[in-house]
Amino acid sequence: MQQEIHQPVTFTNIFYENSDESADQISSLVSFPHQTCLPFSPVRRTSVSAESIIPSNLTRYDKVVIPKTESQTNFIREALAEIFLFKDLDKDQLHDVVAAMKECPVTSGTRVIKQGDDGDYFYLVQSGRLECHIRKDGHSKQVAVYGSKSSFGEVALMYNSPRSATITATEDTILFALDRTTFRRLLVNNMAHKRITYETFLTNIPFFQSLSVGERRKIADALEPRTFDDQDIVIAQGDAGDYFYLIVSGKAEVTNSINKTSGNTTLEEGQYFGECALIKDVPRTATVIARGQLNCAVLPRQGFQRLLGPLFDSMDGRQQYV
Ligand SMILES: Nc1ncnc2c1ncn2[C@@H]1O[C@@H]2COP(=O)(O)O[C@H]2[C@H]1O
Repeated sequence: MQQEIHQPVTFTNIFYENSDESADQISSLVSFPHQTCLPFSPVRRTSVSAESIIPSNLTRYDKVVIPKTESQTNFIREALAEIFLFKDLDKDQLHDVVAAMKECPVTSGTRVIKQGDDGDYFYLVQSGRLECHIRKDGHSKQVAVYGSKSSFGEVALMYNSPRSATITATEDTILFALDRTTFRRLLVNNMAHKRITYETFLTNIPFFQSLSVGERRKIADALEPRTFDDQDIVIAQGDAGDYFYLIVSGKAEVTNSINKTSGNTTLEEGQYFGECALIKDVPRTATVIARGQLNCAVLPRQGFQRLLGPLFDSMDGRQQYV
């Protein structure tokens, strides 16, 4: 019996394999193929042949909003938090994903996805059981079993490829389905959009201007968004250092309870903090608190050391706060 999986390995592998691709390759992810009707479809669609989403027209779309109960919303939020695919989405984007998900009950025996078809929905399992089979050289092999909080159907939507497997409910099952357009707008374009947004952002910060385009691109790909509300403690003095922070918008106040003579410092858009503990491998040397809503781009410790460590070493500690 296969183990239940929450995140198909396939996407994770493809995502990382593609993580070094050029901007041209990334933008090739954002055109649509033609699509035919499928045996199972939560809201039958006609055609996607006219669809074209590129970063420049991201603002022209109708948001899909499907009413749901509080417990459905909570379930989807909790499930998405465990799925790698959604980890780079900010609060607003996650809100849009949750709003667009549609509940789809299917009876045991329903074929939800057929290998070779075009993709129209991404699925999250609320309850029930499904089996995933891949047919190759005339033989069908079971490769996965999905249960509550599992997800599937992302590959065809991400890469405009045919469905890579057949997925059939083996119990009465409740799914949440996310339509292709919303999926691509929020997830695929997010990859291209994220790179462009962060590359532009980095180019405008003097500190990063000495880097090559390629170096800035690698940093842009590794950055992750983090949003903090007013008064949130972003970094607590004494904690272990895990992230480097760049302020995309908003303000943060740095306080050092040991060295009070240095007073508080307010950091703004384009400034950074959190580098000291990562460079010196020491606990956080100050506390950083959000003043109003604070949007940051963060680099995890490993990425920071690989991509920015040498740069900071050569700067001899120009800005050392936390
Ligand atoms: N080897 C596998 N292990 C787990 N899930 C898979 C495997 N191959 C395909 N899938 C899932 O099955 C889905 C079939 O539709 P997609 O190709 O859109 O996305 C696919 C993945 O979500």
